[in-house]
Amino acid sequence: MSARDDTAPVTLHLDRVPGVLGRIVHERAADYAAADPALGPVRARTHRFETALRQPGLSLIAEVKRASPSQGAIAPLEPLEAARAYEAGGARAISVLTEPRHFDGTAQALRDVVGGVAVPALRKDFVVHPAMLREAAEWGASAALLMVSVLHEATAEYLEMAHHLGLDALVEVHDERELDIALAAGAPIIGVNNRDLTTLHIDLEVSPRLIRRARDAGYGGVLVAESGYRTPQDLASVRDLADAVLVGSSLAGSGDLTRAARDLMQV
Ligand SMILES: O=P(O)(O)OC[C@@H](O)[C@@H](O)c1c[nH]c2ccccc12
Repeated sequence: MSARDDTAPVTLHLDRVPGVLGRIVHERAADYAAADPALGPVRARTHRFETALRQPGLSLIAEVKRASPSQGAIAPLEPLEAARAYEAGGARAISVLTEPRHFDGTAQALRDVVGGVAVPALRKDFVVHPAMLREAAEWGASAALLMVSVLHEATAEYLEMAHHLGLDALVEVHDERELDIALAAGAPIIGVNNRDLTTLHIDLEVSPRLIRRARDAGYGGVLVAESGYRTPQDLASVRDLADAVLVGSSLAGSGDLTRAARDLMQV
């Protein structure tokens, strides 16, 4: 047992979360309302996800994404088959959606991917309860997504919980204010989402802008550019800035995931 298990879980203020994102996080909070927040014993951190992204050159995190609120159905991917295809195409990590209603994700998808590929897996969900992190660890994920737009000032506490469980965390931001929260929380891995999840609007200028801001502030952690990348040209603005890029829809909907991953990264 550690000090964490004696502490009441921090309260989230989900009523402040607007738009599509607000609806999803309320649903997820209801799903986990009765779940046990205890994390259990401390697990050793392997830093597998972080290490994968720190390899030289721009690392690809390829996402198993069957559907999304912006596009509806994308492709009826079989998760393990898709993850293996991404791995063959050079992906250094796999992101697996586990949100069931809007992204057609499942826990089994993540477990299958963890059991069947050599690269680390990220649990991609709307984490609003400690049990979601405990599950991620139990299912074998190497990392979990934490969204500052949802967690706000609780970000540091959720980061600490992820680390307690041996998980790396991808701490996601979309504007300057959120970036400053992630930096203050000491997040070792920060993702900049080009998509505003409250409106679903994509702006590829967001990642380079916030990544520069983080570097200018002396940030030495891992920086990930997320969402909206379809062509090698799209990646030009982050190629020499970001450590990694997170890509879902354009790969998932391509029909040939290995080729699409190679073509996008130009390898
Ligand atoms: O499909 P795209 O545009 O390549 O984006 C992938 C990924 O960045 C996106 O799925 C994502 C980023 N942050 C999220 C938070 C929740 C759900 C999904 C996401």
